[in-house]
Amino acid sequence: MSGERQQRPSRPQRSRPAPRKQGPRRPPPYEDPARRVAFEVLRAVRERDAYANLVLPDLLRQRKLSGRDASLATELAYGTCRAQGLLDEIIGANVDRPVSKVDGVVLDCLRLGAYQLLRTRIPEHAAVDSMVNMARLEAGSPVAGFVNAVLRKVSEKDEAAWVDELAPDPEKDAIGNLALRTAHPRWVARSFAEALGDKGAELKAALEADDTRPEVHLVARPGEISADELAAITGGDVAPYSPYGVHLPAGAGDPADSEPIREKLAAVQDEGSQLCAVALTKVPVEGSDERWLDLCAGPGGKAALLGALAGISGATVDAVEQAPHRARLVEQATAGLPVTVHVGDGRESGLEPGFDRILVDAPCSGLGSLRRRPESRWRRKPSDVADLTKLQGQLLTAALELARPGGVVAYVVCSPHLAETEGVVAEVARRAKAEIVDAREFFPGVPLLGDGPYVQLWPHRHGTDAMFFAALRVR
Ligand SMILES: C[S@@+](CC[C@H](N)C(=O)[O-])C[C@H]1O[C@@H](n2cnc3c(N)ncnc32)[C@H](O)[C@@H]1O
Repeated sequence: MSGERQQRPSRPQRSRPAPRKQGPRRPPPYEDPARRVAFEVLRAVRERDAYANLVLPDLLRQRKLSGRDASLATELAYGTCRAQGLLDEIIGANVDRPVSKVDGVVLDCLRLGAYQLLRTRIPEHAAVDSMVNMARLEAGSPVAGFVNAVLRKVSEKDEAAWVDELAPDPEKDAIGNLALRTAHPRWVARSFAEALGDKGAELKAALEADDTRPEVHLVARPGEISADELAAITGGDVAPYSPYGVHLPAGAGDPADSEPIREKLAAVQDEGSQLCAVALTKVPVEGSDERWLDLCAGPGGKAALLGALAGISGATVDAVEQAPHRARLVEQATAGLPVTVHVGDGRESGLEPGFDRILVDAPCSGLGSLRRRPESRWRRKPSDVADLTKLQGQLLTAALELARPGGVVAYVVCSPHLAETEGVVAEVARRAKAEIVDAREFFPGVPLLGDGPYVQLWPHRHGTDAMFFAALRVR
């Protein structure tokens, strides 16, 4: 145990016996398996920079958790990761040192406890006692006393009261206030506001939608199964906009277990991603329409949808991916489809130019899919965006060089950040003298697409990830 953990800055005022160094051991307190799994997810995210949505399913399988235990573990792990910055503000108001100085394991217990107290209906005694037990098991009795004292203080107010106390004055800093209220870093909230061109009601709706757990969307592989059939088999609903989409109900279990996914007739894919891949195939091109390219293909979600559509229309797809392990995932996702996978840098693919349609689904900050990556909003930094825009511009430039005159290039990012979206497209199109086509008509039936020429989807408007789509035609 570190000396740090033994300090008790906000220890309760009652006296306690000093911890015994030797002697009979206290029987281990009861631990419930759901909270143990959630705790281990938090620890993996903090210590190893792990992705919660990769660690959690493995742990659920290893510990054989299902049903209510699995749901509770998921809610606690993802919810705590998502709300981390908000929870840290509140914890910080109840300890006498910066949160960054609190021992990591102790902080995990405090975050998990604060989340239960503030954002679930778990009774106070269960929330506090479970985390006190966890702290005792992990770090010893003195630390358990500290965790108990801090969580008791956190429990004195509800989330709204803490936010009222800690958030900036909304009159002076509306974005900062909304950011804390919806558990977003301020810079992310500001980037949403800039993309929406709005700092009021719609920003609140956007941030609130981004702070809720998303539905799982499936894509029915064209030519193999219809969305109606897939919905009937999985118990889901046909998606409102994508002709291939199905939305699964909350708590539908692990989609990987469903037969259409095991049989590769369907896959998990956000409806916004489906719409972007389909939109590329709808942009009119004159002349040949046989050679399609996906320049950033891993792990292969859009390549598989494009491959299935290409198979129906008699086209073929080349799919480039720089990371070998992700290229293997593209191969698996597109097996049996007219797709050829290449491992390489899309900026220098060596492929013969003359493509009719090209997708550049560029590496991006992922600010548009924060709902699906619970810890990501607290890990990303504004400086990431600057690094990414350079690569995005280079990939789009390379794509325009690989397309034939009259061919189309779709530039897609899962981010609404203006530097990654309009900034990249306007600059590259100007230099390459490419025509920016109004993309809205390639999203038929999708409402609230603004003034064009770009399409920006939003969770609060469309129930999709915040995908950006631009269509460019090579002159
Ligand atoms: C946003 S993801 C693409 C998602 C994919 N289209 C799908 O739907 O599954 C971007 C991908 O680009 C890859 N990538 C990054 N830099 C690249 C480069 N220079 N050339 C090709 N691929 C690159 C990343 O490894 C990542 O797999």
